[in-house]
This record gives sequence, C-alpha cells and structure tokens, in this order.
Amino acid sequence: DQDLPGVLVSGLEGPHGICEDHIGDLQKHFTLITLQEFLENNTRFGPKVQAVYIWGGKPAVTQELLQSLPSLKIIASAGAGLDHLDLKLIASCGVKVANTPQAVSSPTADMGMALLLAAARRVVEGHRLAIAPDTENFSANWMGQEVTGATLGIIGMGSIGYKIAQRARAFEMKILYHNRKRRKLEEEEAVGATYCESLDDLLQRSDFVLLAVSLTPQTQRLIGKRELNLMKPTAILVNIGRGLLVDQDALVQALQTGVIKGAALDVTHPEPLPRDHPLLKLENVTLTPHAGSATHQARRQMMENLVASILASLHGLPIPNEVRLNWDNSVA
Ligand SMILES: O=C(O)C(=O)CO
Repeated sequence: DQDLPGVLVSGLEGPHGICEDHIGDLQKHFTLITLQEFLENNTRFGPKVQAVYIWGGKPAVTQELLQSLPSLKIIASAGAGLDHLDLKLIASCGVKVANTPQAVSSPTADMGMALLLAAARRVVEGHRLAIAPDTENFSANWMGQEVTGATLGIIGMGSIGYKIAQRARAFEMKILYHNRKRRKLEEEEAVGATYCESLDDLLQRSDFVLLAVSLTPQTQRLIGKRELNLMKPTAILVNIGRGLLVDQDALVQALQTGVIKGAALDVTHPEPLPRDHPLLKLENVTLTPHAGSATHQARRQMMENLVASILASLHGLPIPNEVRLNWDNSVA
C-alpha cells in the first residue's frame, strides 16, 4: 500500500534481513523500503522514508544517509545498546530515537547466567566428552568451578545487570557491583548486592566477573591487561555487553597463560570472529553468537515495541522508549 508510511530497513532477507516472521506484520503498518532499493533510487525513495528500522545494528545511520531522508522522524533501534548510533548527530537533525530495553533485559540476563554456568561447569567441553566415541577417560578428573556461594562481580548495574543479580541470588552467590551511579539502598538490599566504587577492588574479589555495561567512549577496553592481571587465576570473565569492552588481544594472552581461568563471551569484536582467531581455538572459552535477545518472545516483543514507537512518533504522540540525551550527550 503506497499510502502507508515508508520505513527504511536494511534488507528483507539474508544476514542483514529482519526476522522473516516479522516482515508480514511490519507490512501491515508500513511500506518497507530496503537499503538496496533506496540506494538504487534515493530521489524516489528518500522523501518517502519517515522512519529507519535498525535490526542488528543495520543500516548504519551516517550523516549522508540522514541528509538524504528529508521526511525522517524517528530511528527505531532493536535492542538496548545504542553504540551503533551517533545520538548527537541524529538529535541535531531533529530526529528522535527509540530502542527496546525492556524486551531484551530478561533474556539477556538469562544468557549471562547460561554462559556463567556453562563456563563454570564446562558444559560445552562436557558435551564433547559425552558424545566422544572414546570413553576410556570418561569424566575422569574433569572438574569445574563451583557457582553456589561464589562471588560474582557485575560491571554495569542497569536493568540487565540487576536482573543478573536477582538470578545470581538464587544461586546463593555473593554479589558485588560497579556502576556509574550507586543503586538505591533498598534495591541493593533486595538482591543482596554490595557496591564497589573501585573497579579494581571488584576485580580482585570476584570469582566471576560479568560485563553488562553499555559500550561508550568511557567503557571501551574497560578490561585490559592490567585489569585481567588483577583478577584471580581461578576467575571467569563473562561478557554479554559488547566485544569492545575488552582488549581482546590481552584477553587471549591471559587465557593462554593462565592469568584467568576462562571466558564466556556472547559478544566479540568483530562478530563473527575470523575463522583463524585464537579465541576459537581455546578450550577455556565458551562462545555464543551475540544471542542475548535471541528468543522468539523477545524478538517479537522488540518488533512490536519498535512498531509502537514509530507509529507514536508519526502521530505526534509521546514515544514509548524514546532515548533522551543529557546536556553532555550521554543517554539520560
Ligand atoms: O540489546 C542489545 O543491545 C543487544 O545486543 C541484543 O542482543
């Protein structure tokens, strides 16, 4: 229907496509214009685009793209992370931004716990052992780290970090956290979490260090050689945030030389890793393919939230999940 508002999407199929099941739903509300169609004829399609629908960080919103979309009102970005968007540039064009933090927080927290448990109890190695035809050394001397009662250091106590603390509490873990802002006392007490103003202190005391912090210029390479050296040699690093939070070369070295015990990573840099990357060869690494929000329920919820945000912006209504900037361009 040509009268439906035009929404730019990166593609309808292939690796950059949005979830196939959702295309039909989106087409009930919008005329979907793919990046390819737009690039082939931007004078025809540019003025029709009122919203950009970002899935998996794509399409990239550059100054050039913004300039060729004169009717653009909103950028609706799937997920919680906003590191792929230049929020200041977008705001300077009078364009709004919305994301989907509620839809992803529980499944991403679940993934954090899944990775923590998998790495601690060597689930992936165990699977290989269990299916191996050679049963001679079946499970002999094959041990992991105890989770119950261990100390978990959560870096980034936003909604995902907090949900991880709620889950970890059920495992009787001692919970430390480091965050830009301290949480309210009653929120700390509800999950039994102790604030560590010093990141070094958290790193030294934790058996598991879990990254649930947004990627910003301040958090890029937050965990480097120095920080890894502060961690216990028995500690496991879990990253469900962004690959660039960690100096990956330093991590590889720490894992190869026993500076830390292991790592479980839902995110890397780049994604996917090149086939010959050393992280792919280490026994003490557990990887998942940036799948924090990869549940049927979450993906549907994300799409529904984005549709609601786009429709609200086009109708001049308050925008659900609008991302607001502080005076210093940090996210409010
Ligand atoms: O919510 C996000 O930012 C994600 O990365 C989803 O997996």
